[in-house]
Amino acid sequence: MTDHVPYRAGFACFVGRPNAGKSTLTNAIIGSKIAITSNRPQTTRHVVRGILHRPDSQLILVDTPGLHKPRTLLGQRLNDLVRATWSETDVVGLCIPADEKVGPGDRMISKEISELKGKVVAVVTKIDLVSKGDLAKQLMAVSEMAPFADVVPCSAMTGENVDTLVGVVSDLLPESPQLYPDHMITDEPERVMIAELIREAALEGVRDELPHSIAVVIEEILEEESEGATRQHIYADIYVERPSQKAIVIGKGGARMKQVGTQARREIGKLLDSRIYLDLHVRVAKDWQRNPKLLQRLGF
Ligand SMILES: Nc1nc2c(ncn2[C@@H]2O[C@H](COP(=O)(O)OP(=O)(O)OP(=O)(O)O)[C@@H](O)[C@H]2O)c(=O)[nH]1
Repeated sequence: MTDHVPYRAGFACFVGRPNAGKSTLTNAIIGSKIAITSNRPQTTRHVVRGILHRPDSQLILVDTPGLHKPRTLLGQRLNDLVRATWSETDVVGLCIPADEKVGPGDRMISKEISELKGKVVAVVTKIDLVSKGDLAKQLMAVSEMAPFADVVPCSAMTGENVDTLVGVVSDLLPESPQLYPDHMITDEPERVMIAELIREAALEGVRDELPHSIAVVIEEILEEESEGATRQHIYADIYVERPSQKAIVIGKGGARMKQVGTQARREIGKLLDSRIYLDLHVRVAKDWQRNPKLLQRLGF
């Protein structure tokens, strides 16, 4: 008899305190811009799945926002969403940055995930930022936190050891038939990805003024023929909470809005591999973060 390698498939997610590098790592693994990264905490709102196909496994990555102290209804819903995602995954990667001391936040998350059915791998992220000596110390400190299935250091920025991490996580997935068709890299509706690209463009440069007050809704996407080529005509609304925020987003004489449109169009064009015509409107929805009806309408 020949050695038979069982096919494995399942769900994995990266958790960890804000800014630990979860989104960047997810992107590095899937190799496409599916989640939003920023150097400010808590920008990942939607649960985005990326699917990594390998000859003997299929790894489905779920990207979650970080848990945080809920101050609004949106905050509470996000935390519920995070816990629901954690409880559905086969492997949870607890991300701990190499350049920051293990702290109470990491221990709190570690304790919470140790109660789930999924296996837990500690991922020491951003190893490009520290010396070998400091990395060794961090690996020791992390290993002492909990009995992890494995502890893997890597850098999503340089790609160092990311393949090893994928191998470790894939080997911990349950034996299972393929769960998604070949070639599919995400089952997130395109609309959500497009909305995120617009939101990211709208936040560019004004995150300090409007950290969590922007939401984007895609109203319509039409495929049009123009000069012999097809293009996607996208109608989207950018929601802010107050008229003063609307002024910030639009900028003097519409200058910022122009930049937002240009950046978003470029990114969406790459995503859809198509010519894009973008119709953006900025609307004020008062206190949308506290209004259940509006939250539902905005997709939360
Ligand atoms: N040098 C270095 N920086 C990294 C690496 N991974 C992520 N970063 C940076 O760390 C910051 C946070 O990364 P994210 O991937 O957005 O972190 P996150 O954990 O998803 O953050 P939240 O969405 O806030 O929970 C960004 O500025 C990244 O560019 C890495 O491997 N090396």
